[in-house]
Amino acid sequence: MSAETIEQRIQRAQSLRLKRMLWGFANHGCTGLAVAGLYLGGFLPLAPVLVFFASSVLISTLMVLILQFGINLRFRDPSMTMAQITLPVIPSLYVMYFVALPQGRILFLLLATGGLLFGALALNRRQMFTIAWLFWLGYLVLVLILTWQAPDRVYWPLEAVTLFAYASVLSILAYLGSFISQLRSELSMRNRELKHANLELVELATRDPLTSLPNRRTVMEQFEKEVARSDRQTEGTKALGISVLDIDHFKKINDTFGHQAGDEILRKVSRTIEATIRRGDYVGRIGGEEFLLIFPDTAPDHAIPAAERIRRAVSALRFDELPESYRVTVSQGVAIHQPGETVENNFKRADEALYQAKNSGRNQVVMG
Ligand SMILES: Nc1nc2c(ncn2[C@@H]2O[C@H](COP(=O)(O)OP(=O)(O)OP(=O)(O)O)[C@@H](O)[C@H]2O)c(=O)[nH]1
Repeated sequence: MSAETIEQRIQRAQSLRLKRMLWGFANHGCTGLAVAGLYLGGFLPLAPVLVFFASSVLISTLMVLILQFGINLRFRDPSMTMAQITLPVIPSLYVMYFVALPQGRILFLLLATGGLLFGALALNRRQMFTIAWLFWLGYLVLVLILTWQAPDRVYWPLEAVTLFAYASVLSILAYLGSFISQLRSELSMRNRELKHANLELVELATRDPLTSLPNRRTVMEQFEKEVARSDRQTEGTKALGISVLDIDHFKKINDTFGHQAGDEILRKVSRTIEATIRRGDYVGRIGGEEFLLIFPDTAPDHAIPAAERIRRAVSALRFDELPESYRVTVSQGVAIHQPGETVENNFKRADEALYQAKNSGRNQVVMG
């Protein structure tokens, strides 16, 4: 599975935000229907209804444009949750001022409260309660203004009970919403930890911990894949070459300079092989001081020079752990894959060539 690029991840997050925004608009659309209903019932004059719809469309368009142009990505909360919940309430509060019946206003309270639930997707407890209290204060201010300017439309005993009930409902919703929000963020944190742990497990299962090279199982799997690929390519002059590489007299190095020095040499030789092979070539550690190199799509007479390059690079290395004049050398057995040959046989030929290289004095490459 190919990893998602940052660009794709941003795109996915933006389309999710747009989807949520549309849900928010749908919620606001219900308020629009209620406003239309009140107008048709004769409880609202036309002018504020038009202002309500015009300002709602303006706010929605503005939000969509901010999202479409990616301006939201500069904000601390790119989902603009606070703005999305609070802004649509402004036209509602405005139109509520003109509703003739006090009961008509209660309808708006219900619909605005629905919007608060979107906070469960992103807001923390403090933010949820801030919005809840803003809603409540907004309604209180509206009733106070009405008391001052149109007292015939306010019946305070009913408003007092409404304000109390509204405060209770908002508090419960803010509490439950922030609880859900917290659960969501804990869940996404656990998911991130799980992903990280999975990556570590894959690393442990496929890499050799000392050299960080692919381990025996991984490099052998790669070898099998390359053999299958090479067998599929019946035409052409390129072939699959492998080299089994072994550090010479490694036991002596360990015994003379210590195991830690041996480990350091294994690491440095690994880095050198990695740096010397071509892009597309592959190396893994298959045993103590033994490595398998895979040269896919290589002209048969290029496999030996490729192995030789590595031999020379290792023999030129200097190690802090060893005396200045001490040279670490490697022997290699190279084999070119024959069409239809099994993986085992191909490997055996390379291994036998390595044996010959050791017997012929080491520090050399032998073709099997
Ligand atoms: N430091 C270190 N030594 C290792 C590790 N794995 C295997 N060895 C040692 O590598 C040595 C391999 O020794 P031999 O198989 O006799 O091979 P050699 O001494 O290199 O001799 P030739 O291959 O014939 O040149 C052993 O002493 C192992 O203990 C490792 O991870 N770290």
